[in-house]
Amino acid sequence: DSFATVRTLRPVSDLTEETLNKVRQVPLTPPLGTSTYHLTQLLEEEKGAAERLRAMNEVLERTQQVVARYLSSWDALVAAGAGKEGFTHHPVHAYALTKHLTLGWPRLEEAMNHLHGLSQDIEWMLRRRGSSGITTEEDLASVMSGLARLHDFYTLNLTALTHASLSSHLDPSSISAGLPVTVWDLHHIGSHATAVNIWNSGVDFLLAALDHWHDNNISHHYTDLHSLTKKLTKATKMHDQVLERKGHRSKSHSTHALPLDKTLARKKKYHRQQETMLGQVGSSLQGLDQYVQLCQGNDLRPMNVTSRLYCRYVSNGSPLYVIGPLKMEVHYLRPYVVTLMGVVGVQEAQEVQKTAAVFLGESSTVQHNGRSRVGPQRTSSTAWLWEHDSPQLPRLTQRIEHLLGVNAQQHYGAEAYQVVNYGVGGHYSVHHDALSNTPYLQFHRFATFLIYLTDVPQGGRTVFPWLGVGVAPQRGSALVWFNVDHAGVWDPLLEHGACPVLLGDKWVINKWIFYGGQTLQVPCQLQPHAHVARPLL
Ligand SMILES: O=C(O)CCC(=O)C(=O)O
Ligand SMILES: [Fe+2]
Repeated sequence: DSFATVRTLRPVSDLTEETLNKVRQVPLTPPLGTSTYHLTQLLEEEKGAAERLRAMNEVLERTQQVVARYLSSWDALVAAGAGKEGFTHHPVHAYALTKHLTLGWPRLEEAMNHLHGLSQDIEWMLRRRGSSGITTEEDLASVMSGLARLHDFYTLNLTALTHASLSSHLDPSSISAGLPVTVWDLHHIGSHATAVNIWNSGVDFLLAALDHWHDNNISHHYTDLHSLTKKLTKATKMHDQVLERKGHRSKSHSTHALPLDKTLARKKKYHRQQETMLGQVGSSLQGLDQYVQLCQGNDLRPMNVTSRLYCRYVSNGSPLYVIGPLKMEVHYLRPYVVTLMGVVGVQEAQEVQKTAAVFLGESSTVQHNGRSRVGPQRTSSTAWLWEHDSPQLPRLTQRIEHLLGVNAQQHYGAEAYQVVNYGVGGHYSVHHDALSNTPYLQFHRFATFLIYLTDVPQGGRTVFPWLGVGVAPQRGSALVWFNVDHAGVWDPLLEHGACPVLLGDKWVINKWIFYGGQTLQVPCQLQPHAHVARPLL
């Protein structure tokens, strides 16, 4: 294959398959809310459990009837004096006792035999926690955090929720859930939201719980009115204090933009107009605000940017694509962010998901000190796949090489494939893909090739706060950008985030191309800090 990229001789990465395999052998069991895959597995098993329980219940009911009948026949004997001496001397008593045993006992035996089979089911029930897992308080907490985050980003209509439908600012039309959220639920999700510093959602859920307390139409479990009002008062006060002290948003908290207290809300500092900042990097708060706006579906790019954008067919001169070029959509020119459509087929996408599913573990992020950490900034499950895990992957590598003109071989030119599945409100807050702690340029994540394996009906966009770009996942498409410039220096404009998934199943693949593996492929530029030459222009 004359087009094949020239390989560097030594692997660029010192992360051998052996070390990576260790990571894969001990995946942290993710909280169930962190991936739709695990929630679906759980549902499948729950269907089986419910069937067993229904069968058990029938056996128990039948047994109970037999036992009750047997006992009532015995009680009749007792009432006739079976407890007293000489009972059996009376011929009618002797007949009654014999009949009681002769006819009653076989029925009892039969019932007991059924119970015997039941013990196997009971054993299965008791083993379930250990073998496939049962949701824990931690799982419930992760789902509640997801709901609180969804409300923070998309303003869920909480009244609609109590009437069994989903509606939000993102999509105001109502989608029936068939299940109402009760006052008890609102109360507990609100409390949890305050515990994880999502103060705006906390107050809103608690307020909604109180509003619906007297609403008789809503079925609700008992919720303690006193503890609800107490919680709400405290949350309202804390909300304003946090806003005053820390501002309305950081990566670890959020509040409403205005204080809840009317007097405080009049303060000038809460009414300063913030201008959108594009093409340059502003404060972290500014970045997060623009992240949220983009997640809500806004396009922040000005006309002088959008008017130069275009779509076209590309092949990058590769024989693989000259005959059937791919559609490309340019989202931003400098720096370069593009979508390539139809990189992966429907069936291929499903195969990769299936292969990755068994390796899914809780996602983590790499900190400045190089350690990995699990936290609320990234809630999803990830699986690392090696090229030989599935026949789709070497083909995919080849496509990436042809399209970008890079070396995308695992260890030599790129990291292994990272497959990600999101769950309830699953997201990845604003971050940069090139690791800042890497001492060697060669390990820098030069380019990101982000492949969407699913469509996501609501939420789940990938957004770039400093470019004003937001992209909705589209199955089979790849979003491509370059994280570092020609000197291997971070391009901060490529900070990005994955918006919370509101409705649907989101699966993506990250393929990170190493800077170091591209010595022969990526030509140097005269100006050291020029944006990387764009192969697909
Ligand atoms: O899922 C997405 O849309 C983006 C994911 C991402 O940025 C990452 O995993 O680094
Ligand atoms: Fe990323």
